[in-house]
Amino acid sequence: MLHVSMIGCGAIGAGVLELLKSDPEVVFDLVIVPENALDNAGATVRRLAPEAKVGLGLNGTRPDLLVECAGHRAIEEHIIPALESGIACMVVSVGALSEPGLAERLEQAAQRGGTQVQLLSGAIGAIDALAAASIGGLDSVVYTGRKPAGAWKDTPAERDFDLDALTEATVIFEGSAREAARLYPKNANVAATLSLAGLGLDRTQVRLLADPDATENVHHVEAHGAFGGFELTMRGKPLAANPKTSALTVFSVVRALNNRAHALSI
Ligand SMILES: NC(=O)C1=CN([C@@H]2O[C@H](COP(=O)(O)OP(=O)(O)OC[C@H]3O[C@@H](n4cnc5c(N)ncnc54)[C@H](OP(=O)(O)O)[C@@H]3O)[C@@H](O)[C@H]2O)C=CC1
Ligand SMILES: O=C([O-])CC(=O)C(=O)O
Repeated sequence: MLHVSMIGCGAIGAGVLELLKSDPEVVFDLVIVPENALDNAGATVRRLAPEAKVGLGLNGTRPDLLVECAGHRAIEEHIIPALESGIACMVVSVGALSEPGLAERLEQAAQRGGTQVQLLSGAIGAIDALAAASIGGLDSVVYTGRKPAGAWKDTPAERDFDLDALTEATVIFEGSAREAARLYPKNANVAATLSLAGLGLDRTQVRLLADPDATENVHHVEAHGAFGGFELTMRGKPLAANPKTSALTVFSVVRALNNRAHALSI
């Protein structure tokens, strides 16, 4: 039985609790949220994981695993201290590692704690193939992310474009994965994940599009190197609770937890 604490109880967190509510091998003891979210999270947790507590931090408790489903700030706030104290962690807000030095600090914290932090694949596939390909050497990795125009609300794209008036797919960002993840912390985690598995945050090329006709979050990757090449297109269904986030992200967290908790892992 795996005792898990989870950070965040929004679209992903609630989706994870829902899918694992009948799994006796994965037990949620604590859900961590900011003070303003305590009431909402309390209602969700009472419904989906009635044995779990809701709180502002680990407060000295030691789960087998701490899983982050919250946002970039949670890495600094909760994951680094947990790793330092020897608690294994999983991270879905991989774009946080676009901040210079944070990837190294995470690694050092895990080393000091004698534990490991796992970056989850989230809304994208083929991370295994890309990470293996990078061993042989990669020449180029190009990522194009296309989301419905509404998914870019409350982002810098809203300042530069009239999202409601777009009549065709429009490039709202072109540059490095590091810059994409920094500017679009809720929309470009995939760009960071592909970079960390592949060519790095500064050499992975990214294009982001707002598409008024799109109903899916479409992720396209083209990679070339010593291994040969691959092209991947994922058509992710957005979550009703947060149209910026694809449903596969929830399934990826559940898969990772299942792999830790169950005897057979795939
Ligand atoms: N790797 C990937 O492919 C993907 C990664 N993501 C990442 O996952 C994150 C969560 O996504 P989603 O569930 O859709 O977002 P939501 O906004 O629906 O939920 C986020 C939840 O986390 C809480 N939260 C925010 N900051 C903190 C913090 N510092 N400590 C504790 N809790 C916190 C929020 O509380 P409050 O309501 O008070 O803000 C809310 O409960 C995204 O921000 C993104 O970084 C998302 C999609 C894909
Ligand atoms: O969920 C998605 O489709 C991808 C996403 O938001 C991200 O990369 O941050």
